[in-house]
Amino acid sequence: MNPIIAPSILASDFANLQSEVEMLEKSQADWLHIDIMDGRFVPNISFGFPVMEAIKRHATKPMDVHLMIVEPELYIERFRAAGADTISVHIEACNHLHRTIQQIKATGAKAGVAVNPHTSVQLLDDVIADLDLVCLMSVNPGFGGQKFIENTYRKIEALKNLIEARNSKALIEVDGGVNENNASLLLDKGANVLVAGNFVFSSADPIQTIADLKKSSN
Ligand SMILES: O=C(CO)[C@@H](O)[C@H](O)COP(=O)(O)O
Repeated sequence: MNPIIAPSILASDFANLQSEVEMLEKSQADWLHIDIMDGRFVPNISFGFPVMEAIKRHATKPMDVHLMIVEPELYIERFRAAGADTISVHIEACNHLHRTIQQIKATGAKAGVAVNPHTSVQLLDDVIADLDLVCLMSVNPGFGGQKFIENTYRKIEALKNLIEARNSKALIEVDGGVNENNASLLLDKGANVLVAGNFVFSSADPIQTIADLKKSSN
Protein backbone atom coordinates (compact mmCIF):
# COMPACT_ATOMS: atom_id res chain seq x y z
CA MET A 1 0.00 0.00 0.00
CA ASN A 2 1.22 3.52 -0.78
CA PRO A 3 2.38 5.38 2.30
CA ILE A 4 0.69 8.45 3.68
CA ILE A 5 3.09 11.36 3.15
CA ALA A 6 3.02 14.17 5.71
CA PRO A 7 5.48 16.99 4.94
CA SER A 8 6.52 18.86 8.08
CA ILE A 9 5.70 22.58 7.84
CA LEU A 10 8.52 23.26 10.32
CA ALA A 11 11.00 23.04 7.43
CA SER A 12 9.02 25.36 5.15
CA ASP A 13 9.78 29.01 4.40
CA PHE A 14 7.71 30.81 7.05
CA ALA A 15 8.05 34.08 5.15
CA ASN A 16 6.15 32.46 2.28
CA LEU A 17 3.85 30.19 4.20
CA GLN A 18 0.84 30.68 1.94
CA SER A 19 2.75 29.60 -1.18
CA GLU A 20 4.33 26.68 0.71
CA VAL A 21 0.86 25.45 1.74
CA GLU A 22 -0.43 25.97 -1.81
CA MET A 23 2.50 23.90 -3.10
CA LEU A 24 1.61 21.08 -0.69
CA GLU A 25 -2.01 21.29 -1.80
CA LYS A 26 -0.91 20.73 -5.42
CA SER A 27 1.45 17.92 -4.47
CA GLN A 28 0.76 14.30 -3.58
CA ALA A 29 1.13 15.11 0.12
CA ASP A 30 -1.68 13.47 2.05
CA TRP A 31 -1.45 15.37 5.34
CA LEU A 32 0.21 18.54 6.60
CA HIS A 33 2.36 17.78 9.64
CA ILE A 34 2.31 20.62 12.16
CA ASP A 35 4.97 20.69 14.87
CA ILE A 36 4.07 22.66 17.98
CA MET A 37 6.98 23.27 20.40
CA ASP A 38 6.76 25.12 23.69
CA GLY A 39 10.39 25.57 24.77
CA ARG A 40 9.72 23.36 27.80
CA PHE A 41 9.02 19.84 26.60
CA VAL A 42 11.62 20.43 23.89
CA PRO A 43 14.39 23.04 23.80
CA ASN A 44 12.86 24.97 20.93
CA ILE A 45 9.79 27.11 20.20
CA SER A 46 8.03 26.82 16.84
CA PHE A 47 4.65 28.51 16.46
CA GLY A 48 1.15 28.44 17.90
CA PHE A 49 -2.53 29.03 17.18
CA PRO A 50 -2.38 32.11 14.91
CA VAL A 51 0.07 30.44 12.52
CA MET A 52 -1.91 27.21 12.56
CA GLU A 53 -5.09 29.11 11.75
CA ALA A 54 -3.30 30.89 8.90
CA ILE A 55 -2.18 27.53 7.48
CA LYS A 56 -5.71 26.22 7.78
CA ARG A 57 -7.08 29.12 5.69
CA HIS A 58 -5.12 27.79 2.69
CA ALA A 59 -5.24 24.04 3.36
CA THR A 60 -7.87 21.46 2.53
CA LYS A 61 -5.68 18.47 3.43
CA PRO A 62 -5.85 17.04 6.95
CA MET A 63 -3.71 18.71 9.60
CA ASP A 64 -1.67 16.24 11.62
CA VAL A 65 -0.68 18.12 14.76
CA HIS A 66 2.25 16.93 16.86
CA LEU A 67 2.25 18.58 20.28
CA MET A 68 5.73 18.78 21.78
CA ILE A 69 4.42 20.62 24.82
CA VAL A 70 4.01 19.99 28.54
CA GLU A 71 0.45 19.72 29.86
CA PRO A 72 -1.07 19.22 26.40
CA GLU A 73 -4.45 18.55 28.02
CA LEU A 74 -4.80 22.30 28.62
CA TYR A 75 -4.91 23.04 24.88
CA ILE A 76 -6.56 20.09 23.09
CA GLU A 77 -9.86 21.86 22.35
CA ARG A 78 -8.06 24.96 21.05
CA PHE A 79 -5.91 22.92 18.68
CA ARG A 80 -9.01 21.18 17.41
CA ALA A 81 -10.73 24.57 16.91
CA ALA A 82 -7.62 25.81 15.06
CA GLY A 83 -8.09 23.02 12.52
CA ALA A 84 -6.32 19.90 13.82
CA ASP A 85 -7.63 16.64 12.36
CA THR A 86 -5.23 14.40 14.26
CA ILE A 87 -3.71 15.44 17.58
CA SER A 88 -0.70 13.58 18.95
CA VAL A 89 0.52 14.12 22.50
CA HIS A 90 3.79 12.80 23.89
CA ILE A 91 3.56 9.86 26.25
CA GLU A 92 6.41 11.50 28.20
CA ALA A 93 4.31 14.67 28.71
CA CYS A 94 1.13 13.03 30.02
CA ASN A 95 0.50 11.96 33.61
CA HIS A 96 -2.96 10.71 32.65
CA LEU A 97 -2.50 9.48 29.12
CA HIS A 98 -5.73 7.48 28.95
CA ARG A 99 -7.74 10.55 29.97
CA THR A 100 -5.95 12.78 27.45
CA ILE A 101 -6.61 10.31 24.62
CA GLN A 102 -10.33 10.30 25.50
CA GLN A 103 -10.24 14.10 25.62
CA ILE A 104 -8.82 14.25 22.08
CA LYS A 105 -11.43 11.81 20.80
CA ALA A 106 -14.24 13.77 22.44
CA THR A 107 -13.33 16.76 20.23
CA GLY A 108 -13.85 14.61 17.12
CA ALA A 109 -10.14 14.58 16.26
CA LYS A 110 -8.16 11.41 15.71
CA ALA A 111 -5.95 10.55 18.68
CA GLY A 112 -2.24 9.95 18.43
CA VAL A 113 0.58 9.36 20.87
CA ALA A 114 4.17 10.31 20.08
CA VAL A 115 7.05 8.30 21.53
CA ASN A 116 10.58 9.59 22.05
CA PRO A 117 13.55 7.49 20.87
CA HIS A 118 14.33 6.32 24.44
CA THR A 119 10.76 5.29 25.28
CA SER A 120 9.65 1.69 24.84
CA VAL A 121 6.56 1.17 22.69
CA GLN A 122 5.52 -1.53 25.18
CA LEU A 123 4.32 1.34 27.41
CA LEU A 124 1.44 1.76 24.95
CA ASP A 125 0.10 -1.74 25.63
CA ASP A 126 -2.92 -0.57 27.64
CA VAL A 127 -3.96 2.26 25.30
CA ILE A 128 -3.02 1.02 21.85
CA ALA A 129 -6.56 -0.19 21.09
CA ASP A 130 -7.84 3.38 21.60
CA LEU A 131 -5.33 5.03 19.27
CA ASP A 132 -5.61 6.10 15.65
CA LEU A 133 -1.90 6.86 15.33
CA VAL A 134 1.44 6.27 17.01
CA CYS A 135 4.17 8.74 16.07
CA LEU A 136 7.56 7.10 16.50
CA MET A 137 10.20 9.78 16.86
CA SER A 138 13.22 8.77 14.81
CA VAL A 139 15.17 11.80 16.10
CA ASN A 140 15.10 13.48 19.48
CA PRO A 141 12.25 15.98 19.09
CA GLY A 142 12.79 19.71 18.92
CA PHE A 143 14.56 20.32 15.63
CA GLY A 144 14.29 19.46 11.97
CA GLY A 145 17.22 18.29 9.90
CA GLN A 146 18.65 15.75 12.35
CA LYS A 147 20.12 12.33 11.60
CA PHE A 148 17.74 9.38 11.55
CA ILE A 149 18.16 6.97 14.51
CA GLU A 150 18.57 3.42 13.18
CA ASN A 151 16.97 1.74 16.22
CA THR A 152 13.65 3.02 14.84
CA TYR A 153 13.40 -0.03 12.55
CA ARG A 154 13.33 -2.34 15.58
CA LYS A 155 10.72 -0.14 17.26
CA ILE A 156 8.46 -0.26 14.22
CA GLU A 157 8.53 -4.06 14.30
CA ALA A 158 7.76 -4.14 18.04
CA LEU A 159 4.93 -1.64 17.61
CA LYS A 160 3.47 -3.55 14.67
CA ASN A 161 3.40 -6.72 16.80
CA LEU A 162 1.69 -4.83 19.61
CA ILE A 163 -0.91 -3.34 17.25
CA GLU A 164 -1.71 -6.78 15.85
CA ALA A 165 -1.79 -8.45 19.27
CA ARG A 166 -4.27 -5.86 20.59
CA ASN A 167 -6.33 -5.70 17.41
CA SER A 168 -5.64 -1.98 17.12
CA LYS A 169 -6.23 0.10 14.00
CA ALA A 170 -3.46 2.56 14.86
CA LEU A 171 -1.27 3.77 12.01
CA ILE A 172 2.50 3.83 12.52
CA GLU A 173 4.01 7.23 11.72
CA VAL A 174 7.76 7.80 11.56
CA ASP A 175 9.01 11.33 12.19
CA GLY A 176 12.55 12.65 11.85
CA GLY A 177 15.33 12.24 9.32
CA VAL A 178 13.11 10.47 6.79
CA ASN A 179 14.52 10.50 3.25
CA GLU A 180 14.88 8.49 0.05
CA ASN A 181 17.47 6.19 1.67
CA ASN A 182 15.33 4.94 4.53
CA ALA A 183 11.74 5.31 3.26
CA SER A 184 11.40 1.87 1.66
CA LEU A 185 12.86 0.00 4.63
CA LEU A 186 10.62 1.94 7.03
CA LEU A 187 7.60 0.83 5.01
CA ASP A 188 8.96 -2.69 4.82
CA LYS A 189 9.13 -2.84 8.62
CA GLY A 190 5.51 -1.65 8.90
CA ALA A 191 5.38 2.16 8.82
CA ASN A 192 2.23 3.67 7.30
CA VAL A 193 2.92 7.41 7.53
CA LEU A 194 6.18 9.16 6.63
CA VAL A 195 6.80 12.66 7.98
CA ALA A 196 9.49 14.52 6.08
CA GLY A 197 10.67 18.07 6.66
CA ASN A 198 14.08 19.05 5.34
CA PHE A 199 14.18 16.27 2.77
CA VAL A 200 11.12 17.81 1.10
CA PHE A 201 11.56 21.54 1.63
CA SER A 202 15.33 21.67 0.98
CA SER A 203 15.03 19.76 -2.27
CA ALA A 204 15.16 21.49 -5.64
CA ASP A 205 11.67 20.29 -6.51
CA PRO A 206 9.53 19.57 -3.42
CA ILE A 207 6.54 18.42 -5.50
CA GLN A 208 8.70 15.81 -7.22
CA THR A 209 10.34 14.80 -3.92
CA ILE A 210 6.92 14.19 -2.39
CA ALA A 211 5.90 12.17 -5.47
CA ASP A 212 9.07 10.07 -5.12
CA LEU A 213 8.40 9.42 -1.43
CA LYS A 214 4.82 8.46 -2.27
CA LYS A 215 6.16 5.87 -4.72
CA SER A 216 8.44 4.28 -2.09
CA SER A 217 7.24 0.79 -1.49
CA ASN A 218 7.80 -2.17 0.73
O1 LIG B 1 8.95 16.69 15.14
C1 LIG B 1 9.90 16.91 14.48
C2 LIG B 1 11.14 17.47 15.10
O2 LIG B 1 10.91 17.61 16.45
C3 LIG B 1 9.87 16.56 13.04
O3 LIG B 1 8.55 16.67 12.50
C4 LIG B 1 10.83 17.23 12.15
O4 LIG B 1 10.36 18.52 11.84
C5 LIG B 1 11.04 16.45 10.91
O5 LIG B 1 11.95 17.13 10.15
P1 LIG B 1 13.10 16.39 9.36
O6 LIG B 1 13.89 15.58 10.34
O7 LIG B 1 12.41 15.52 8.34
O8 LIG B 1 13.86 17.51 8.76
